[in-house]
Amino acid sequence: MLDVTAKIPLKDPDLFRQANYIAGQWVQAESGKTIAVRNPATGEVIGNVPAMGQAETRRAIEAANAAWPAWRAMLAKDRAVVLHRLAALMHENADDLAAIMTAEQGKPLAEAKGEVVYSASFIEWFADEGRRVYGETIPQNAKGRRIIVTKEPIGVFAAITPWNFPSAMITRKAGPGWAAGCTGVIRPASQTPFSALAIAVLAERAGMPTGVCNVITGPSGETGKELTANPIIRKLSFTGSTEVGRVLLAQCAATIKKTSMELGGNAPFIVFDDADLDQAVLGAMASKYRNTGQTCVCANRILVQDGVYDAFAAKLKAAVEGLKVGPGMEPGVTQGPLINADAVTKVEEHIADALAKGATVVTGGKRHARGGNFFEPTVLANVPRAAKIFGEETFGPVAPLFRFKTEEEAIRLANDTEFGLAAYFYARDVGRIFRVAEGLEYGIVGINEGIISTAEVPFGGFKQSGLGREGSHMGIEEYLEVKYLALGGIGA
Ligand SMILES: NC(=O)c1ccc[n+]([C@@H]2O[C@H](COP(=O)([O-])OP(=O)(O)OC[C@H]3O[C@@H](n4cnc5c(N)ncnc54)[C@H](O)[C@@H]3O)[C@@H](O)[C@H]2O)c1
Ligand SMILES: O=C[C@H](O)CS(=O)(=O)O
Repeated sequence: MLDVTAKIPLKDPDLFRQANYIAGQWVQAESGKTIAVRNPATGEVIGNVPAMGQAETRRAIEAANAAWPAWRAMLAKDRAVVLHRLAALMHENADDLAAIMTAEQGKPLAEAKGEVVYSASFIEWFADEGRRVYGETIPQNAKGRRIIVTKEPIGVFAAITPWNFPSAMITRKAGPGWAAGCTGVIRPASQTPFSALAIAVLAERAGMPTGVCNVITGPSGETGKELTANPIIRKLSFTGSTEVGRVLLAQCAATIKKTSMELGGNAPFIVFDDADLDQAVLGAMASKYRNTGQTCVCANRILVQDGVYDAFAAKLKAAVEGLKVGPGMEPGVTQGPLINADAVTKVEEHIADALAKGATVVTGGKRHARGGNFFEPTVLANVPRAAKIFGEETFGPVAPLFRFKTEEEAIRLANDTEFGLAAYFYARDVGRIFRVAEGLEYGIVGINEGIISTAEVPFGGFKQSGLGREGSHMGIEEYLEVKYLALGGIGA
């Protein structure tokens, strides 16, 4: 065990757990094996987590199943009390939760704190949505009959989450699951397990009954196989790449699980001639460079209309050159490191490919002088449609500018991808705003807005960006079964 106090300054070091939480116990893997977790800013190991296998995953599932009857039998308002206590504890411990997140994920401390608040907002929102799981009555189709529709918790859920938002991607799943009366097993990414384990510590302190929340870490193959094959799991909620989502969907087919898939994106960010350019630059900065470009809804392709192309490029260059790259713990830093060396290589490859096909560097374009996983915030101009960056998610701090002439061309280019998560555009003309909004094949459209995520809205994608919605009143439906009661013998 590493002494965390030497690595991460925490007011409450007990929040940092190098163990898993199963059936209310903090445990190690039967094999004794562990996975080292590194700080992406320094490469140093900040701690180790158990490398659980199939047997321990099964134990976690069985613990959740054992806890289910009592949790579902609780009144929704009593579950809400526990969930609001959890959210309050997240707020009280936000400084520590943010420090843990920055240490394992790399994002600047202020952004990490923002994510903790955002993460708690899903618990708060769904605590109350759980009290509004309404059924319906349907006018009788025959004399003497009544038709009633109710909704029930689906059962035990599994949540498999990525490293880019180590806290919020968990609560966006577990929040509605717990509020609906389900119990679950959470399996966070191996790069960022400590934020998830800290949530389990707080859930325990909030009085969540044993077995309602289980958190396991371990190789994705072994844990994933059990979570997708075990018939006790009735719902899998996954956030991650489209490639892995496809594999998990296939694995879930054997036991016909309900699934939610929050997958990859390739967001277009369109700037029309009539846009407010200063606002468009602010929106592009927020959308593109948040989390160093490692966000599923990050602008991946910036499409700029001919008439404002040069002016927009100049303004964006100036804004990007104002970003400060460095370790997330350092004051004033706005761009942390990429998650690992592979991510840096991918960004480099996308830039090299674009340059080889005729693009030019406006600013940045290479590894940062700080070394390691740091990369210069980059803007590329004159990027051709044939560049890899047009078709693939870069997941890094690169803004490639593409030129277009007409509204039709912009919509066609924007939709020319198998992804359909988020899109953004800046325009003033009302007719254009409606035409473009309706023409975009995306689940989320930011219009004169670069930041679109909040607990109140339905978050999810069209096409190969996923299935289902998280957040809003729709998010809880993913954890419910619908039951129709045909009641006869009434008389009238
Ligand atoms: N749509 C959304 O809401 C959303 C949100 C965040 C991230 N993402 C996407 O996630 C990707 C980046 O995250 P990532 O690199 O962690 O994605 P990833 O698909 O590689 O991994 C996601 C999670 O799945 C696990 N995993 C990988 N293979 C598995 C398997 N065979 N069985 C079970 N689990 C497995 C990983 O360990 C991780 O916990 C990007 O494509 C991004 O767009 C989407
Ligand atoms: O990475 C994608 C996320 O969904 C992050 S956020 O919800 O937009 O903050």
